[in-house]
Amino acid sequence: METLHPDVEKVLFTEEDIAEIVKRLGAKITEDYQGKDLVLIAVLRGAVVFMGDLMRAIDTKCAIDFMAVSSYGNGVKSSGIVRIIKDLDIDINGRDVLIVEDVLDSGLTLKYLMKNLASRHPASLEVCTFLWKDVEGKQAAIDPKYVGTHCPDEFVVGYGLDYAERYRNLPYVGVLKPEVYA
Ligand SMILES: O=P(O)(O)OC[C@H]1O[C@H](OP(=O)(O)OP(=O)(O)O)[C@H](O)[C@@H]1O
Ligand SMILES: Nc1nc2[nH]cnc2c(=O)[nH]1
Ligand SMILES: [Mg+2]
Repeated sequence: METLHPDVEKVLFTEEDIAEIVKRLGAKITEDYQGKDLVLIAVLRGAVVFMGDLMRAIDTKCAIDFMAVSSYGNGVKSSGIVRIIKDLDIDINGRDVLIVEDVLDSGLTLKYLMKNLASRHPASLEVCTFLWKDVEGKQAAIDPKYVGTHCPDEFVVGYGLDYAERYRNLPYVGVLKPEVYA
């Protein structure tokens, strides 16, 4: 058992759960992208931990790049406005792009990114999200090709996910105690 951070109420996915999920996703992506021109694009900052693990679980030729967008600021609710803070450095025209995300929640971030990246004419464009809060009626229509695990509709932290820029370094995914938000 990991020692639990004092602000964490419960752990939803342990380090062991995460390792198993990443291994499975990496193997499937390796199989699907044989002979392709794979570019992994992680969405900073939340996806950075998942990206680090996932890329090492992929055993086929791939490039990596990063985009930084933000819509949550320091809160637990999306502002509804997605801002690009850092754009790609590489050209994705004609390449097989896989967006790597930590969590698909309202879907606003990915809806914006899919449209933005599609306009650059990749050969293919898919999504790999570690967590999917697939709550009925809540989400913009996004159909992620690779999903680590379904996630309850709670605000989660750890494994890259923050609350007010904290807790990204927790090695597990958990829910904070209510008094932390007070
Ligand atoms: O599906 P959505 O409702 O759009 O939410 C998902 C996005 O929200 C978080 O990012 P955030 O904007 O908080 O920035 P961060 O990655 O820097 O934490 C998370 O990392 C996803 O990118
Ligand atoms: N940290 C964090 N960021 C999010 N962005 C969208 N949903 C979430 C969530 O549950 N946790
Ligand atoms: Mg993010």
